[in-house]
This record gives sequence, C-alpha cells and structure tokens, in this order.
Amino acid sequence: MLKFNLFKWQGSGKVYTLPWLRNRLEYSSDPQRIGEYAKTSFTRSRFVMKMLTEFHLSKNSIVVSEDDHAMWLKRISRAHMPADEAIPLIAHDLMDHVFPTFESHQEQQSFQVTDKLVREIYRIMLDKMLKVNVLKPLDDYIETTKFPHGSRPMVLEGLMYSLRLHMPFMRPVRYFLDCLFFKKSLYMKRVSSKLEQMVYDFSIPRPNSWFSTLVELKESGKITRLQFRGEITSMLVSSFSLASAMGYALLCLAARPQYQRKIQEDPGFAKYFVMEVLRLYPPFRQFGYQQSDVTQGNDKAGGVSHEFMIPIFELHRNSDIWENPKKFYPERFLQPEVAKGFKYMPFGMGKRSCPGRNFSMILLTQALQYVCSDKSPIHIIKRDTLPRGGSGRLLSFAIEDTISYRMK
Ligand code: HEM
Repeated sequence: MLKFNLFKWQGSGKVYTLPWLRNRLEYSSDPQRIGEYAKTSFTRSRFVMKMLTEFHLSKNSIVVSEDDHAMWLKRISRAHMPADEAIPLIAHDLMDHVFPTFESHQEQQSFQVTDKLVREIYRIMLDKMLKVNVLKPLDDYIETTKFPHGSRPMVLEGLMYSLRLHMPFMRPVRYFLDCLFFKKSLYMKRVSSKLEQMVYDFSIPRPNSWFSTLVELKESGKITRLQFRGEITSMLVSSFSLASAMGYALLCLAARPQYQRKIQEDPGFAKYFVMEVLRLYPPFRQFGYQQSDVTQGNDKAGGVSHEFMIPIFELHRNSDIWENPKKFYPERFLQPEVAKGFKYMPFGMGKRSCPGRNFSMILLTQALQYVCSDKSPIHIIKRDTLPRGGSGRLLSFAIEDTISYRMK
C-alpha cells in the first residue's frame, strides 16, 4: 500500500527513512544515544540548514554557513558581546521599557507578549550587540511594526523539503503556497529585509562596534554583501529566540506567583526558574546534526545521509528522564546532576551551539530578579494557567499571549 511504501520505519522506531528519496534521518530523545553521538565528530545537519535557509528569515548569516566561516566569525563576534557586569543594567532597562510605568495604582495594564518583547529586545540587540545609535526613522519603523510569529509547522516544512520545494527553481511554488497559507511568513520576510536596509540607512555605528567591524569585513572582501546583511538579520532572529524565552518566563511567573516571592527572598533561585522555563518551552524545538566529514553534494554517501535529529521538546519532557515532566517545578534543578548527561540542552551542543547562551541566561535571570524585587515598580498580575507550548515548529518564535500588571 502507498502509505507503507512512503514511510519505512527501522529498528526501534527511532530511525526513519524515506526510501523514495534515499534519505535517512535518526530521531532520538534518548540521552544515552545522544551521548554516544556526541562522541563523534558532527556539525549542523544539511537538512536543518536547508530548512533554515529556504524557509526562514536569514539566508546568509552564521547560522546557515559552513563550519569554517561560522567558527571564524563567531570568534570575532565574541569580543562584541556585552560584558557579564553590563548585563544586569541591560535587563533592568529592558524591563522598564517592557512594563512602562503609569500614574494610577489601581488600574491594570496589559500587553501582547510577542509584539512588545520582540520590539524591545530587538532594540537591545541593536544598541548592545550591533552597537549602533538608532535614528528616528528606524526607531519609528520598529515602534509601528508588528512582529508576529510566522513560521510554518515543522511537519509541513519537512514535507516541503522532502518534495524538494527548497530548491531554487521551486521558488515560485513556495511563494504561491506562502501567499495562500502562510501570509505571516511572507510578511516577516518583508519586514526583515526592510529592517536590513533601514539599519544600514538609519543607524550610526559606534567606534569599534560589531556593526563597524562587519562593515570593515565587507569592505575588505572577507565577507560578502549578503553575509553582511545576513548578520544584520541575525539580530532580529536572535531577538525572536530571546523574546520567546522571556515571554514564557514572564507568563510562568504570572501563573506561579509563589515564585515571585521566592525569587524576591532568594534572587539566586531565578536561575533555576529560567532553566525550568527553557526545559518546558525551549525556543528551538528541534535541531539536527550530521557527521562533519559528510560534505556538501556528498551527503548521501553510500545511499544514505546520517542525519541525527534531536526533538528537544520531547527530550525535555521525556518521562524516562524527568520526574513529573509536565510539572513546572524549578526546584528540580537544585540538584546539578539533573541537567547533566545530554538530558537538557536548550542551546544545542557541539561547535555549532548557541553563542548567545551566556548573555541570554544572565539577561533572563536578571530580568526576573528585577521584576520580583522591591526596586521594580510593577506587580505582575496572577493568571490561572501556564502557557501552552506546542511542539509543532522548528523554531518557536515568541508566543501570542497577554500579560497584565499594575503599579505597586
Ligand atoms: C534563550 C535564548 C536563546 C536560545 C534558547 C537559543 C538557542 C539556540 C540553539 C538551540 C541554537 C542551535 C544550536 C545547535 O544547532 O547546536 C542556536 C544557534 C545560534 N544562536 Fe542562539 N539562542 C538564544 C539566544 C541567542 C542570542 C541572544 C543570540 C545573539 C547573540 C544567539 C545567536 C545564535 C547564533 C549566531 C547561532 C548560530 C551558531 C552557529 O551556527 O554556529 N542566540 N541558538
């Protein structure tokens, strides 16, 4: 039957093949198997690269470049990351913008999580990572633009990939499908390309900034014009990941007010709270690797490509590893070994793992500490439910939900 010929399962159900494309993908949320794989020499999988390149915002940034280029550029960019000591102030500033203060102590204010956080975090990324002074036209554009989460469900992107819709000559078909079903994706592509141009036209790079370094690299021919633009879009993409984590963290805080008191009494606990948020709601829901020696054009050596996918959402909720996996329980991280042994990896693993990890962890922790402290002028209003966290997307951009607060 057609159904059985199309999808062939092997072994314990973790190896998945599409015989008609001769592709072989292994899916695993078993820490032991991931640990074995981690001992080999691996890099980002071509499958994930192609999905990111063709179906997401950035076609030419570090994320979708080959190892040599990525390692080289990551090393240069590291010097431009904010110093650890500077991050608390960035976090306080961010929260003051996200929760603007107002006169009345009775009135409740609300905002839409995705829009507000992406906008404010994007401003932080321009100011503190790219290190530019934003001019009014750009600031106005950021202020008036909506930043919805607009990606397609993962299963569909996988299917589109399998049907070769990522190939350049299929661009009209992709465009047609997007026009019909995924207008938000098209809209976000337009916004990101407009932002690339506006950042170039309406911002002033500070001396020795990441932006001026990128301009120098472009002018000396060390990166192409498209790679330069890709790194500008990278700021927007990172803002989405961070806004997703921050949004979930604030919503979890509203749903579990006892932790507001706990963090106030013991600020160090905020770190475990953030870890639990990233366990239950990892912004990247899945990533994939392949052996480093499998080069482009030769990724089907022997008729198969050895791609290893980690569905992080499932790994982080695997009941064989986590006690009461669906329970929001940050205390579980008080025992450090609970996160060890390839059970917990919101920032990926290996040489292509996230360079924004340290910055994100400190920023998230400091933001929560500030919101829960006496210094913060706001009080987050209790909500009844934890946010829902679907597993259907390769990247879960910040979610659409509302948070309410009032002045203390
Ligand atoms: C909580 C927030 C964030 C999470 C959960 C996150 C997670 C991830 C994950 C899972 C990957 C892929 C890792 C892999 O394939 O092994 C990644 C890659 C990456 N992230 Fe993040 N990220 C976050 C914030 C940021 C920020 C703020 C930046 C900006 C500095 C950033 C920059 C990058 C870059 C440039 C890559 C590509 C690295 C490469 O290709 O070698 N991320 N991130």
